[in-house]
Amino acid sequence: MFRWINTSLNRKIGSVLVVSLSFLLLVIGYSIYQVKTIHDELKEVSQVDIPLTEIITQIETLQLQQHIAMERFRLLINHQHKEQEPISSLSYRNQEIVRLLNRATQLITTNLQNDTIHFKPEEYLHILDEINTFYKLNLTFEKQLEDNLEKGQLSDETWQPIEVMASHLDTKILAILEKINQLTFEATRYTEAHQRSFMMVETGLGICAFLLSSLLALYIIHIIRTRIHHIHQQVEQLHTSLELGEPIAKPNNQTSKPNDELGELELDLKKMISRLSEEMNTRKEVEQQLMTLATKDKLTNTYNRHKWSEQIHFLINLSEQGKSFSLISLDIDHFKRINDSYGHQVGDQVLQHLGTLLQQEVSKIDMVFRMGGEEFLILLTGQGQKQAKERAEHLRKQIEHFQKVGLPRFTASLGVTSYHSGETEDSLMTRADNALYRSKENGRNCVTTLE
Ligand SMILES: Nc1nc2c(ncn2[C@@H]2O[C@H](COP(=O)(O)OP(=O)(O)OP(=O)(O)O)[C@@H](O)[C@H]2O)c(=O)[nH]1
Repeated sequence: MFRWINTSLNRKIGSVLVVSLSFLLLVIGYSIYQVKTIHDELKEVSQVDIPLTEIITQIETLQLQQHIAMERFRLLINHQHKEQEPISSLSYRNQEIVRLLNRATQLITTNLQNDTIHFKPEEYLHILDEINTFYKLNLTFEKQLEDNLEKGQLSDETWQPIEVMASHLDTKILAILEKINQLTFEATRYTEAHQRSFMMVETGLGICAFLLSSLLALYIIHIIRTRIHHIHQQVEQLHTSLELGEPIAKPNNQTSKPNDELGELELDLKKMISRLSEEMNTRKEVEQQLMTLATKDKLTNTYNRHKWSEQIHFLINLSEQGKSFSLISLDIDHFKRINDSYGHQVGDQVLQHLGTLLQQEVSKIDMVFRMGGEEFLILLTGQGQKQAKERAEHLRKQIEHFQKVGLPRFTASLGVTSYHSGETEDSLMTRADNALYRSKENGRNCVTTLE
């Protein structure tokens, strides 16, 4: 069953058609067989029972006519009338009876030989025996009648045995007729019962075929709908991720071999989503790299001048809503000497380590910028002058005590100021520069605060 579910759609539909057609052929085959059986039974009735009944009825009629003729003949003789050719008239009817008896015998024998009689053939053999017996009895009767007529023995005494024999023959032919009627009646009832059961089985098979085909069709529709829904969900998910700009999850099972057209479609979709996911991720990485390149200083990994311009405008705008911020200006003392004494490369390493140190020592929301050379700016968001001064003093000490193998010790001078509501960037920068300048003037390695 599961293997069948996994086969291709064409094969699934083909299988349903094959099953339905097989069922239909079975029903048609069974119907043909049943119709043939009923036809054979009706043929038997029309070819054997009805003609036989007709023959026997004719015999019975002839016999009756024979008896009437006999009585009439006897009556006329007793009244001294002369009957015209009495014997030939009786013998003509007798020949007719014999002919009909032969026809009946031939009818039964031929049909038994041709295997036309299926319903109780042994009963027909029995009827054949009865006809034979009747035939013999009739011969004896006719002979005796002829003898009596020829000899003119028409007295009651001589006539009585003939009448007894005639009555016996009557009973015999009636019994045969009744037997045939009985058989015809039974055969008809048997055929009727056959027809009824045929109709019932036929209807049952038809309903079964219809239900089976419908169930299979519904089952296939259900499978197809479920899988299309699954594909639709994946497309929806992709659409939502693209709309929200969220990362696209890579689908699983991309290597499993598809079993049908829908499976192929699903696999193609998964591959497409996977490629899209990779492209989106690469794009995000490139965007990230571009963003870093645009906003960060390559040597120290602190923010650059470009980012400074963006951020200072943002904070000035934010301060209009009552958010304060402070600025620390920092410059390495006698950096030229470090370059000159240890080389430019060591000078670069000093700058790198200072950048790392500053970023470690400020809080997450504060930002460190390298404005050029050995000069740094630190933006302290939401902090006033007092906190900024403490932070600057802390940084100064950390720099003073910073040691690294292969690097010279160095110090830095710092200037601290806070943003005054409504002032420009230039005015803030000038104050920060002035504070730094004063620290340099005051002997370096110190912090100056300007209100
Ligand atoms: N290694 C290195 N040196 C740089 C870089 N940028 C600027 N400099 C050097 O930094 C030095 C700055 O020197 P000055 O402006 O004279 O200041 P200073 O020597 O630090 O003296 P004060 O600031 O007065 O204490 C110059 O010699 C520049 O060449 C850089 O990216 N790497």
